[in-house]
Parts: sequence; C-alpha cells; structure tokens
Amino acid sequence: MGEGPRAGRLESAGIERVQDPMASEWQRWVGDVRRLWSARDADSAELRARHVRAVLATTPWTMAASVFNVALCAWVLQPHVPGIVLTPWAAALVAMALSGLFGWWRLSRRDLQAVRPTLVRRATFHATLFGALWGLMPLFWFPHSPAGLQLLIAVLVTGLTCAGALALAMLPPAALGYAGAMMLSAIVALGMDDGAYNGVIQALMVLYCISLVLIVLAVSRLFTQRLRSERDASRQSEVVGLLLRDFEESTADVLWEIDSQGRFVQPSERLAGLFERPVKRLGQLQFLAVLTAMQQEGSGGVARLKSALDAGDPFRDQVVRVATAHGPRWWSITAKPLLDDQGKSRGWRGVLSDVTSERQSNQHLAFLAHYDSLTGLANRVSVRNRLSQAVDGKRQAGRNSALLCLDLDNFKAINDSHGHSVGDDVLQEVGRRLRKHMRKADLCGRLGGDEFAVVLDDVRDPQEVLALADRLVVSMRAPCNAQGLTLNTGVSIGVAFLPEHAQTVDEALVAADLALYEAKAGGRGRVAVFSPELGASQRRRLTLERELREALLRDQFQVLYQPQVDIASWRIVGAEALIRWNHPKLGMVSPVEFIPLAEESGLINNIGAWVLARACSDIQGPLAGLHVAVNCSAVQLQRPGFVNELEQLMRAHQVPPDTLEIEVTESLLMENLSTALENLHAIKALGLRVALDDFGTGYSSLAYLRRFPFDKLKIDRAFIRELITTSDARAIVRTILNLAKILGMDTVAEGVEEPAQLEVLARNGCASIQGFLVARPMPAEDLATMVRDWVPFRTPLSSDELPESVAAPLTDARY
Ligand SMILES: Nc1nc2c(ncn2[C@@H]2O[C@@H]3COP(=O)(O)O[C@H]4[C@@H](O)[C@H](n5cnc6c(=O)[nH]c(N)nc65)O[C@@H]4COP(=O)(O)O[C@H]3[C@H]2O)c(=O)[nH]1
Repeated sequence: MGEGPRAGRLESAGIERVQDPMASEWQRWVGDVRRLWSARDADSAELRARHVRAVLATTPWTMAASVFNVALCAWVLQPHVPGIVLTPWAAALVAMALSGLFGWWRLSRRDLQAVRPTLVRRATFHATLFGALWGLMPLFWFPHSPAGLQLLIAVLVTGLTCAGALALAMLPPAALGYAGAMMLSAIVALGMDDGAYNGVIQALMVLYCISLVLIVLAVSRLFTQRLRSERDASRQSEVVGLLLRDFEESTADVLWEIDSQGRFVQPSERLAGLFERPVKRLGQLQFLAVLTAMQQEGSGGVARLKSALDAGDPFRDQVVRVATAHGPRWWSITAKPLLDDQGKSRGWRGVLSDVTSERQSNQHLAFLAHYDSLTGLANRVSVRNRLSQAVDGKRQAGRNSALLCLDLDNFKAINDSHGHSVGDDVLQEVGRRLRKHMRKADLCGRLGGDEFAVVLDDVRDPQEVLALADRLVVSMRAPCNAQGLTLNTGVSIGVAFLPEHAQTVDEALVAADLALYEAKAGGRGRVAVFSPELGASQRRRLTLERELREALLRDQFQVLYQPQVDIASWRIVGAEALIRWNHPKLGMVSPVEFIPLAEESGLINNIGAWVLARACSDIQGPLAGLHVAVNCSAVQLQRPGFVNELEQLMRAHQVPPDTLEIEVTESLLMENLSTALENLHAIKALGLRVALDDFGTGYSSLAYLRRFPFDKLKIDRAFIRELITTSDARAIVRTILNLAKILGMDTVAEGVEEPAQLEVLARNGCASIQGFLVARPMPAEDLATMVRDWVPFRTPLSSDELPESVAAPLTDARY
C-alpha cells in the first residue's frame, strides 16, 4: 500500500526506480504511460515533447486519410442512411480532422522542447472523441445491414482502428482512447446483429483489442527507450564538450585535430589565437605548413614532429620553437593517430601546450646552477668544471693553466658597518673590474662571500699571470663608490699553476688557497704563489676545517677527564673535562688545534653542547661524587639561549648544580661582552661554580677579577712550568694565591708535573692541583677506577730539600 504513492512521487520527480528484475514488462509500460500522462518534472516534460513531436510528424497524413475515409464512407452509406443523419456525422468527423490539423499547425510552429501533461490529455480526449465518432458507424449502420455493406464497415473499422492506433502509438493514452472507443462500438454493434458467428467475432475482437493495446505499448516503450538513449548521448556529448572547453580554458593546453590530409578539423578559437590566424582560415590550412611558416630559424622541431607523424605512432612532448607577435614561444605537442573502422588513419588528435614559461624558468635555473646571481660571474660549480677541464686538457696536450684565488681585504668591515646592501654593491663592482681584465678564454667566478677565482688557460709564461695578478691588485685598490659612499677595498691573491702545483681540482683549490693565506699573512694587497713548502700546517688546518663539521656526526669526539686533587687531604675532589678528536687519518687532534677553528665557524656551539651533555651523563654515571669542570668558549657564552639549554640539560640528567663547574678564559672578559657576562651571572644563579682558566696570562688580569665574582682561579701551567726555575713565575704564583685568598676564591694549579712544584704550591696555600704528577686525562671509567683505588694522604712531596729561595714565603720575596 505504501509503495504506490512513493513510486508515484519518484516517477513524478523523473527518477526512474531501480527496476526489480522480476517486475513485469507490463508494470514498466504502465510506468511509462503514467509518466507521459501526469509527471511534471522537466525530464518527463522533455520526453513528452519528443513523443508529441513524433505524433505530429504524421498528423497531416493521418488527418488527410481521415477526411478521405469520411468521404468514402459518406459515398458508400449515402443510399442506406438518410442525409439528415449522415451529413452531420460526416461533418463532425471532418471538423475533428481539421481541428487535428489546426493543432498540428499551431504546435509545429513552436519549438517544442517541453510539453505539459495537459497537452497529452487534450490529445487523448481528441483521439477518443474521434474514435467514438467513427464508432457510430458500426453502432448504427452495421446491425441488420446487407452483407456487402457489413463487410465494408468491418474492413473500414479494422483499418481505421489499426492505422489510427499505430499513428498515435507514441502517445499511448490517445492511441488506447481512440482504439478502445472504436473497438467497443464494434463489439456492441456485433452484439446487436444476429449473424451466425457474431459471438466468435466478438471474442476475436476482444483478442485483437488486447493485442493492439500490447503492440501500442511496446512500440511506445521502444520509442521511449530510443529517445532516452538519444537524450543521454546528447547530454554526454554536452558534458564532454563542457569539460573540453573547461579544460581548454583552465590550462595552457589546447586541443587540436587534423584530418588524413593534415588539415585542421574544427579548430577552436584558442587554437586559432595561438596560431595567430582567424578560425575559418586556420580550418583551411595544413598543420605542418603553418608550423613550418612559424618555426624559428635553426629550430629542427617541425622536422622532428613530421617524422613522428610519419611514423604513425602516438608521441609525446615534441617541442617546436615558433616566432609569434609576442616573441619566441615554445610549444610542446602530444598526439595520437585516429583510426577508422578499417584501422586506416583518418588523422590525428592531440594537445598543444605553450611551455614557454617552463622553458624560461628552466633556463633561469640552468643559469643559477652555473652563475652567481649577484655578480653574474661563474659560480663555484662552474669554476670547478673549468678547472677540471684544465686538469684534463693539460694531461692531454701538455697545456698549462693557472688558478688565482682572490679575497677582498676589508670586506667584512664594510659589510658590518654599512650593511649587506652596500656589501652587495661592492661585490658587484669587484665583479665588473675583474671582468674588465679578462681575456675571452679566461673564466672568473665568485666562490662565495668575498672570495673570487680566476682560471687562466694556455699559460705560456708564469710572469704574465703574475703581471695580471698585480694589475688586479692595483685595480681593486681604486676606491669603490657604493650608494653614495666612497669605500676603500683591496684584494689579496693566491696563485697556483697547473699541473706544476696540482693534479686535481681539489688540489688546485687548496694550493691557491694556501697561497692566499700566505699573501694575507704578509699584509694586505699582496700576491703570493704556491710553493710546496708553503704550510704543511696550513694544509692540515684546511683539512681540519673541512672535516670538523662531519666529526660530530661521525662520532669522532671523546671526552677525557683529568683529576684535580686537594693538596691538604690528597683526595681526588674533581676533574676537568677535556675534549679529544679522534681523527681517522690524523689520529688524536688536540683541542688547542681545533677549538679555535670550531670557534671561527660557530661549530663550537654544537661541540660545546655535546661536551656538556657527555659530562652531565658521566656525573650521574661513573663520576658520581666528583666535581666536573667543563670548558666553555666565549662564543658559546655569547649566545642568549645558552643558559636555558644548560638548565634543561642538567634537569634532563638530574645533575646537582654544585657538581658542575664552568671554566672560562680571560679572553671572554677582555672582549667585554655583555651577553656573556649576563650568562655568567645566570649560571652562577643556577648554583654552578665558575672558574677563571689560564689566570695571569692576560694583560690586565687583576682588573677582570672585578668584573665577575669567580669561584675559582686556575693558575696557568706556563707559570707552574717555571715555578722552580724562575723567581718571577714564583712571585706571580704567590701573588695569585694571595689574591685568591683575599677575594675568597678557590685555587687550582694546572700542569703540575713535579713534586717540587707541588711543594711550592702547598707551602703558598694553593688548594688543589691538576697535572701529570697525578694523572694524564683519561676516560671516565678509568678515572672511576682510579678514584676507587686512590689512597689519600700519600702526598708525593719532593724528596730533596727545596732551596731556600724557592721555599721562601711571599712576604720574604722582593715584591
Ligand atoms: N704539559 C702538560 N700539560 C698538561 C698537564 N696536565 C694537564 N695538561 C694539559 O693542559 C690542558 C688543560 O686544559 P685547559 O687549560 O683548560 O686548556 C684546554 C682548554 O682551553 C681547551 N679545551 C679542552 N677541552 C675543551 C672543551 O671541551 N671546550 C673548550 N671550549 N675548550 C676545551 O683546550 C685546551 C687544551 O686542552 P688539552 O690539550 O686537553 O690540554 C689540557 C691538559 O691535557 C701537565 O702536567 N703537563
């Protein structure tokens, strides 16, 4: 019960229900008829219009045939039927036929795209009335008429019924109304007659009537199905058209098609726009001919495209360079062949993309890959490439080359005091001056920062190279104008000759760099030529500089600990953390060598953080119970975030603050860095101790002590070394110790190697010592073992009597 209204709603909304496979054909027919009869949605209205149009197509003929039949019947019946009855009947039928014709005329003038259900209902009424009028003929004039007339009436009724029903089959309600009225009157007429077989004929009539209904419904359904698939196909092609248009409008791609003669097929406006020709004109032209006419000189793109077309296989991204009114453009063409039913080519269809901007950005990227964007000179990659050609060239033909490495003398100062924009202008000016001195075959480039390089090929006389280098020095010495400022620059140059000084690109760069160091070391504005003797140490420095960055990642660092012993109790009270670099080729590298390099590059921040983390973890591990002193460089302490990170680290390792000591050198105070001092105060506020390392080596050591309240002074080992032999050293040490006592600071003497040194320190009140006399720096686990096995109070004092002069207390000294 609930199914009926719901189905009706769905249908009237034009939504065809998913058919139950078991649903009978009959239900489908009824569904179709109902939709024609009453559904008000746009879809049904459109479908109804198509049905109406199909019926209208034959209306003039059927109406003409009706008029003809009316005339025939009037003529045949005239002897048997009085004119007063026959004439109105015939006139009514003719009037019906004319009204049908009038309806046809009215509707065929309209563009029938959608039709309301009322039109179908009106047509049904008209057809039923028409059928009923025709039905009067058998009803009144068949019974009891002569056999001949009865036969004629029977034939006419049968023919009119079948022809009319089929003509109206596209509108089944009208067809059924018409045929139903005719058949009904025929069956009734038979009943009124007393013919011998009338009962059988009536039964046959009912059977025919049912068959006719089924045929009408079947024809109508077939027609509906055809209409639907036509409509779907046209919608599909509309959608495809829309998509294609949208595709064309939204991308840089344009569709094109050519026939088997190579002529454009229905070119679009956009395609015509690209080819700079009217659409109509383009439609008459051949694809390849137009491309050839537009092709830029020297581009073989069209020839390649032609071969691809000739090959007959689909192809992608054939690039053609064409000249247009807007300058040169690059078009990328992709296509596939179109084949007919027999597999013969009927043309090509494809996409044409304007890839000009892509090309240009690729070219720009290629430029950036090889040139320095600031100066327009070659970049490091290009310099290396040229050097590698020079290396290969010289191997082949015995040719000589030269590499000049240039470094601006006071560029950093210019950059710092006038800003990067002025610095950039200076670099551009340097680039211009360099270029002025180059021959065509020479290459000058910027390696980065203020470093430039020149590669000279075919060097016959080294003197010529040196003369050029001198000219460059003179040229760069001329004041440089940048943003209204007159700036004095200069350049130092290192020269290496190939193959004499280097066999590979890297060797050449290192050799020229070494020469550059030498030039700079000798003062500014100089030229130096590489020599083999030139700094094995510099070479090592360069290697270390290069490899330091990797050392942390490759886990090449290690922290050793050197114990600090309290002199009075002779107990190990602490240790100093000392970093080591275990280089795979160079062996153990001393921090004295690499810490300054790390400071220059800023890597000290990472390295220092790593040492602190290591120390914190050892304090909670094997070194539990000891104070550990960690060296922190001035660079680290200048970072505003340093103390935060330190605090987090200590919290993460749960390190008690009083077990950690930070050692800083005097240099920190010499530079008077406010952030570093703030950090030191913050460190102290955290509860850590702060020691001043190498005390006494600076220029005004005493003054620094007023800047920060250190907890501990470390007496530099330079004084300890001379403690026994030099009275000055003794005096200094005694003064430091006294000073520390007055200021309430702890003291530790480093570099104590001999018992005599220990004795002097002990007599003068030094609190603790560190040095080879106790132990060399060692891994944390070894130190833990040492602490465990340590015997206190066994001070290794000197067996010899100390000379009076050495043992004398401070007050006795000449100070
Ligand atoms: N001749 C002699 N030398 C002794 C004796 N006892 C100890 N030494 C050495 O003296 C240096 C003491 O370290 P420092 O003054 O802080 O001087 C350190 C420190 O300034 C710096 N350094 C070491 N580790 C680090 C670190 O992790 N960070 C920073 N920023 N600097 C560090 O490197 C410097 C040198 O460290 P090392 O080469 O380990 O050298 C250590 C140690 O091995 C002795 O009896 N005789």
